[in-house]
Amino acid sequence: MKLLSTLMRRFGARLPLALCLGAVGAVAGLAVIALVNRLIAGTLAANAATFAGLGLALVLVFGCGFASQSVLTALGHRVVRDMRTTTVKRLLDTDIDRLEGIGAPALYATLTKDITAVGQAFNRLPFIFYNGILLGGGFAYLAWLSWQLFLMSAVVLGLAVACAQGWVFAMRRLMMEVRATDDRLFAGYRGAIEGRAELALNAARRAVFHRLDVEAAAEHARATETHADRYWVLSLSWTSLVILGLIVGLFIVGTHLGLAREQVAGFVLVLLFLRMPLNDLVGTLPILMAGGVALAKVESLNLAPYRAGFDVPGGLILVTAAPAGATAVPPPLFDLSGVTYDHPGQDGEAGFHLGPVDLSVPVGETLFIVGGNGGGKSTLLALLAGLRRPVGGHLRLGGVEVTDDLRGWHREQISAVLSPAYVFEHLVGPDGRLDQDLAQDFLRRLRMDHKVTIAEDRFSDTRFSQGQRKRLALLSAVVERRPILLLDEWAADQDPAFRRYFYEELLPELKRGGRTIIAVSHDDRFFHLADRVLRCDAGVLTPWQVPPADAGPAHSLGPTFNDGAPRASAPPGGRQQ
Ligand SMILES: Nc1ncnc2c1ncn2[C@@H]1O[C@H](COP(=O)(O)OP(=O)(O)OP(=O)(O)O)[C@@H](O)[C@H]1O
Repeated sequence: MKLLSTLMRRFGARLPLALCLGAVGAVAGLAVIALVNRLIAGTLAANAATFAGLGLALVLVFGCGFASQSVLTALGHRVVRDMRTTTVKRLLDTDIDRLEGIGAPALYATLTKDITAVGQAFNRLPFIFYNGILLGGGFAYLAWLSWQLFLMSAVVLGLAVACAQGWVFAMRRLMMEVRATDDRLFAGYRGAIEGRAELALNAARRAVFHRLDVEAAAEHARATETHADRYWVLSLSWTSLVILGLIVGLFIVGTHLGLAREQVAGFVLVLLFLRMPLNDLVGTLPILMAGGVALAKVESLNLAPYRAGFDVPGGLILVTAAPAGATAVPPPLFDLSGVTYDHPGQDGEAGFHLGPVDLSVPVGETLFIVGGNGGGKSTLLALLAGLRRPVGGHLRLGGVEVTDDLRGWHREQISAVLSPAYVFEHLVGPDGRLDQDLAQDFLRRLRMDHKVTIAEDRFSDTRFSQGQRKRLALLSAVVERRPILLLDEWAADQDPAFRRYFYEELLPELKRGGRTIIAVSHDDRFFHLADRVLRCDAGVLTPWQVPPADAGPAHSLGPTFNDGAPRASAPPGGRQQ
C-alpha cells in the first residue's frame, strides 16, 4: 500500500490515465472471452459483425494494454531514479553522528539492495494494476453470468484468502529477517574489499573471516529465504488447488441448482481465464513484500527529511569578514566553554568522554593539538568543524553561538583534511568558481604537478599513494579559500623532506594568507612553529609542555603513550586555555 501511495503522490495526473487505458484493455480482453463464450453457447451469430467486434476488442487489448503498461513502467522507473537521488540527498543532509550510528554496511545495503528491491516492486505495479482490473472486470462478468455461482465463488475465494493470511504474515516476517541479515552480509563484503591486503597475507585469517563473517550470514540468509519461499510456493499451490476445487464444486452446485450446462461451462471458462492473473498476483507477492520491507528499512534509518537544493541555512558569510567601519576588537574565532562530547560505548561498556573543553582561538592563530592515540584529538577537531554536535557547553564561532540551525553555516567556514582523507576528483572554489592560478601554483608546491594535471576543475587522476592523496586533499581544501583550516595528522604520511617543507614553508604561508590553522600533529620537532600547542589526552585538553630533558628524547613514546581506554566519567572541570 505504501508503494502505491508513493506512486500516487508522485504522479497524480498520469497515473489515472494509465489506469483508465489499462481498464479499457482489460475490459476488451474480457469482451473477447464473453463473445467466444456466447459463440460456443450458440447465443451469438458467427457473422462478420461478430468477428469485427472480436477484432476491435483484440486491437484494444493490444493497444490499450501496451499504452497503459508502458506509461506505468516508465513511471515506475522514474520513481526508482527519484528514490536513488533523494536517498543519497537525504544521506548528505544527515548528521554524521546519525550516519555513524547506522554504520557503513547498513548504508551500503540500503543504497544497493533496498533501492533495487523497491525498484523491482514498483516495476511490478503496472502488471498488478492490469491484473487487478482484469480480475475486477472478470468477477463482475461472472456475477452477471450467474449470481448464485458468483456468490459461491466469492465465499470460497474469500475463505481461501483468509486461510492464506497466516502464511503471508509469516512470509513478511521472514523477509524482514532476511533483510536484517543483509546488513551482516554487507559488513562481510566490506571486510573482504577493504581488508583484502591483510586477508591476502594470512590463510588462517581468510578461513576464519570467511567462516564467521561471510558463511554464517550467508547460511542464515539461505535458511530464512528458503523458509519464506516455502510459504510462497504454498500460496501458489493453494491458489491452483482452490481454483480447480472451485471448478469441481461449481459443476456439482450448478447441476444441483438446475443451471444450464452452457451457463456453468461459460462460468468455468471465465474462471479458468482469471486463473492466470490470479497466479500472477500471488507470484508477485514476494517481490512486493521485499519492496515493502525495503521501503520500511529506508524509513527506519531515520535519515534527514528530503529537501531540494543545497543552500545553507544561515548563509555563507565568512566569520573573519569584519563589518565595514567596525572598530571593536573582534571576538575570538572559536570560543568553547564547557563543551563536552560522548562517544557511546558498546555492549554496556563505558564510552569515551571528551571535555569539558574551554578553549579560545583568536583569528589567524596556528594551533597544534598533540596527544596520545585515542586521546580525543580527532573528536575535538570534528567538534570544531561542526561535524559533531556538542553534548554540553557552548561553542561560539566569530562571537556567534552555534545552534543547530547554524551548524550548516559553521561548516561552511571550514576547510579540512581529516583522517582518513577522501579525495574528490572535482575541485570546488568559493561560489563554485575555482581560482585556476592558485590551484596550479599549489599543485607545483605540493610537488604533484609531474603526476597529475588539473583540467576543467578536476584532477586527471586520484589513484595515488596515501601521502600523495593527502597532498591532493590539501590542495582541495586550500582552493576552497575558507578562513579556517583543520588538519588531522596531515604530515604523518609525508616523507621527511616534504614534512619539513610543509611545516616550515607551507603552513606559515597559509597563515600569512589569513587562515586560522588547527592541526593535529605528532611532529614534536616542529611544535615551535605553532603559536600554541595544546595536549588532548583521555578527553582532557591541557597546555603542552616541552618534556624535561631527562625525560628522554622529545619523540619518545613514553610520556605521551595512552592505551586509548574509554573514560567512564567526566573529568573534573576543564580549564580555560
Ligand atoms: N565513531 C566512534 N564511535 C565510538 N567511539 C569512538 C568513535 N570514534 C572514536 N571513538 C572513541 O573516542 C576515542 C577518541 O578517539 P579520537 O579519534 O578522537 O582519538 P585521537 O586522539 O584522534 O586518536 P589517534 O591519535 O589515534 O588518531 C577513542 O578512544 C575511541 O574509543
